[in-house]
Amino acid sequence: MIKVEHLSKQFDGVAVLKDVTTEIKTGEVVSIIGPSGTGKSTFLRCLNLLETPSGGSILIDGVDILDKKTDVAGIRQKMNMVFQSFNLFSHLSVLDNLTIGPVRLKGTNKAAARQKAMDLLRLVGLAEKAGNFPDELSGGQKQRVAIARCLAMEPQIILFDEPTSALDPTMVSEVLSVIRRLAREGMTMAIVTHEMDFARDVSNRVLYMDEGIIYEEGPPEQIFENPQREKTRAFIHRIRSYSCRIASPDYDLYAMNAEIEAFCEKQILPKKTRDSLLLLIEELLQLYTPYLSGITLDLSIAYSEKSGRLEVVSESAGEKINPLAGERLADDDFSLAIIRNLTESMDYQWQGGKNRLQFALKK
Ligand SMILES: Nc1ncnc2c1ncn2[C@@H]1O[C@H](COP(=O)(O)OP(=O)(O)OP(=O)(O)O)[C@@H](O)[C@H]1O
Repeated sequence: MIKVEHLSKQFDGVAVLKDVTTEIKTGEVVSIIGPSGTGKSTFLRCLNLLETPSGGSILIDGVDILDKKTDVAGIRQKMNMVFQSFNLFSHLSVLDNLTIGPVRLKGTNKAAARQKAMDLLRLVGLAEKAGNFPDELSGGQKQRVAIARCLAMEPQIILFDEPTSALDPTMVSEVLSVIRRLAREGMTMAIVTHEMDFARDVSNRVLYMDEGIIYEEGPPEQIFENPQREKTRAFIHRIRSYSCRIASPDYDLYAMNAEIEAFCEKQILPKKTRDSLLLLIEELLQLYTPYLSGITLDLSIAYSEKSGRLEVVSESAGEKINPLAGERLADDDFSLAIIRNLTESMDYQWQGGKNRLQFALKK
């Protein structure tokens, strides 16, 4: 139905969409997820020409809508959009909000438009509010009216731009339930959302966007349970990380510890976890002491908000060194015993010319 090829968009010379290629088929529900500011809304707004793309093509049923002769109003009817901020006409009643489009833009007669509007208000559970004005409704009710108004134009696809972001948490589920119902009824939809559980169970396909490209796409089981690429994994598992480089034996241990403490505080980690982490790093560096004059050590800490897992990874290039098993290690090394006690797993690998040691802290 929609084929997007090499789509790009720049604002004042800054590339927000770099090279987006994808397809949305009839009946599909596609969720678009990713970190803030990566171009998700811009992508959606380009699809129905609220933004003019800088390059690439958008084909709808084989017709290139970037062609100058395109009927833009017609495109927006076909691909109607539901906005974060509802965009209802505040001076019109709920019913009139639903009929104005079909009457003015599609030439539907008033009685038929009212009939249809009432059916749609029933569908979203708001027939009772037909005579009210938008200001008399809650946020969740306004958004359900906005969805009904969108449906009144009989679009072939609905584009949802963060439909629940402006709502109180208590009102999110009433809006998501309506969207779920539309999905069950076979409506084609593209949904930019930060509601991960919703994206997982409503979509046929998920696009993970990062820095202006579709970094990974796949069925929800892949993206949410088994993401294939690193940034997707970090996003899905809400991994927060800290890293530093130790380039000589005279590194500033106090500054590094202070940064690690600040990182732990930001992640609201319990004091016990923070102390274990600091001890693990201290003992690890103790094992590395004999080597530090000849190597550069990259140390990183990754904390998954979702699973609560805390990992420490150290990497060094150059000669093959495993301080957990090196010749310079005494059999009963005290540091190694402490590290074993603090961790639930430790693993050494020699990968691409690099030594990589990975530890998972006990919970
Ligand atoms: N009209 C505009 N003029 C200039 N810059 C813009 C415009 N619209 C968006 N941007 C910039 O483009 C970038 C991407 O914005 P966009 O809203 O598409 O991101 P997003 O992934 O939807 O983010 P969020 O999840 O926070 O809504 C941002 O840096 C934003 O400031």
